[in-house]
Amino acid sequence: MPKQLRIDELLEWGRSHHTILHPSVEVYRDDVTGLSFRAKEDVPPGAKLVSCAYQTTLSFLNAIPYSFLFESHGSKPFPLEFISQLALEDPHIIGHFFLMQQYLMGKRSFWWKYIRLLPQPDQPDLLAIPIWWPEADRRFLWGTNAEPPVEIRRKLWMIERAKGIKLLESSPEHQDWDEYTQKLYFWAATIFGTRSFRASLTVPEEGLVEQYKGNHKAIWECVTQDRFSVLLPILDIGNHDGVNRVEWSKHPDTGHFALSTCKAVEKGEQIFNYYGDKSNSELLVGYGFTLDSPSQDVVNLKLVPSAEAIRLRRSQSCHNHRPTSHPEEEFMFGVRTGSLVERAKGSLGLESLPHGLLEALICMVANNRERRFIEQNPQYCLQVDLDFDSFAGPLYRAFFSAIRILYIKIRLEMERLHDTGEGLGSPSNHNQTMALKYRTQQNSVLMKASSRLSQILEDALLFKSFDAQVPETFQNDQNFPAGLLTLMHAFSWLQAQYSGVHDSVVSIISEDQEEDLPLDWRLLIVDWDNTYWCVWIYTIWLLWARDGQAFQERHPAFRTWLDEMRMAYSKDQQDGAYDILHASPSEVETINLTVEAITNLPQFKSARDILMSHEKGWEPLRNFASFVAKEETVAVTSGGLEQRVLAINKTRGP
Ligand SMILES: C[S@@+](CC[C@H](N)C(=O)[O-])C[C@H]1O[C@@H](n2cnc3c(N)ncnc32)[C@H](O)[C@@H]1O
Repeated sequence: MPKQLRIDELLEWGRSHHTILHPSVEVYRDDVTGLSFRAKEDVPPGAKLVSCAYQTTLSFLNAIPYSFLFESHGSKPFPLEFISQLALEDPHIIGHFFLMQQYLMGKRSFWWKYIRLLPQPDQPDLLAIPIWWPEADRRFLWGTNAEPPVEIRRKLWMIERAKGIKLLESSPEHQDWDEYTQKLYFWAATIFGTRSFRASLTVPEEGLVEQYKGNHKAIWECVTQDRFSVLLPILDIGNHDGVNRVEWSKHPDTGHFALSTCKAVEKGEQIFNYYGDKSNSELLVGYGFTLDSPSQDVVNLKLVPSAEAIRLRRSQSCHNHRPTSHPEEEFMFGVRTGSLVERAKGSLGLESLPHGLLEALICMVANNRERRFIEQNPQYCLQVDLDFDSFAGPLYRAFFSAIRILYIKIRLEMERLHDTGEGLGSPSNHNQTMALKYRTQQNSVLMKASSRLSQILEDALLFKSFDAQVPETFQNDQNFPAGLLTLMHAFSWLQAQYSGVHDSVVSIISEDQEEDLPLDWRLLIVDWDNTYWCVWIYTIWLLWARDGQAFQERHPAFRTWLDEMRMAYSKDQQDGAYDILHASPSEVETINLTVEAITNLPQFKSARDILMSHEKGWEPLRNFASFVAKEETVAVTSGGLEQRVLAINKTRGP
């Protein structure tokens, strides 16, 4: 039978059961979107495109007894055990079995004229979603966000069918249970997955209360919790183009669910439904197509925080996780293309990072000082105004660390995409072409995010001094409040400010390391970055002890950080943090030797006297310096070198 005749018969069947298409709307077959709505005449805003009568809908509700509004239309009832075991927790499985039953009934089914126009179980191309793709096509999705959900779905659907079959096969009236094949279950689940509507949006409470007598409360709970969904024949022909111009409404008085347009539609245009704000990953996995819109390109990143980090994150008031809903989503974040490149002045260009991603990372990397701050300030939320002040906030170090980890994570994702994409060759069909495009889109989201993140780190690394240096790229933004100091820059600063002390310290290092002067920091940082941070911090504190007030006045911005360190770690001091040296065993000798030689320099006579008045001499200060070096540095890779750099904040003072 020609397709158009089948469409006409479907519409006629709908009409005879009060499912009505607007007179200015027609159903046609589009090459790309399949069955579609089109305006035959201009359609005014507010017009009801389709009014779907509840009596033509198909769902779990049709399979349970004692219903008038949602009838079974003469279908053989499923065994009582089958219904009672599945109805409360898994009503959607009953819905899938009911659709299979209608398919198996063929022409005898009330819904036959609807079912025969759906993509059929032997039409994988029309079923479209990747679960139906041949292995060679699915190979094109390896390493992408679309790969895991396809596999999860396959396993879930197999389990669901097995659950239903187990209850069916024990019933003497259902010896035909083996006709409910795995393939047919996948078909029914696909039909529901690609075209059903959530029960809470469609089913009116009035309809149930009357019909289901004593059971209505339990069933209404299934509706409100969306434990099943509903097929709406004819209304489900609407396709999706990512633009919301429609409204859905329940009309219990007339027994209809309506799809209306909010905007006028011109004659000849396709009329779209709206499936929600879905990313291309969701559209591809759930519906078998993607949209050509960068705003739909989202890459999901999953974090795996420790139990302590989860506790910390949950203590923040800006964490809006609802414990019962989708636990796996709590630390899953969608990175978008957004405006990563065209950033507004003063903005960090990170607006397209989803809310909570940086906060969660910060909770994962927080040091003692930062953890205490987060616990004492649960309302503090970095990402509300993600701008230059974020640098100046108390979490500046964790912020840099979070940016660095995010950068690494994104690079790893890119590598995975690249590695899994190797050897794919040219696409040879529609699925492969779409998957390849999707891969490219995912890569482009990751690339934009990674280049912005690396730019932030590079800019932060331009921080060379505590004394009013503004990196070139931040010139227009004034007041660069915090940055990442490399060991080389730290020693250059010492040379510029205290050349005598600098020369003495580097000659001690040069002698110990048997390295010529001037020291090549690119070599030294490979193994000794922590050691020399400890040495540098120790030296700075000696200078402060020696010069007192004059030191603070000479370096007002630097003083902010010195005071902050001293105050922040008084709690750790009480906890014994300065009783030990925080360094690896291989560093101990070098640290001790260098620190002792520096303490004995003639320039530090007055400071030495202060230190030596303490029973443990220079040890507590050495331990403090090693603690700050451990807690306040961040690992970065720049110019091909990985090194620990010191996060410094120069604007917030006590
Ligand atoms: C609710 S049904 C819409 C009716 C469907 N076109 C049909 O032929 O039966 C959803 C399916 O329509 C197709 N579809 C919807 N919007 C599309 C789009 N923008 N591009 C390509 N296919 C689309 C996909 O196959 C999707 O799984």
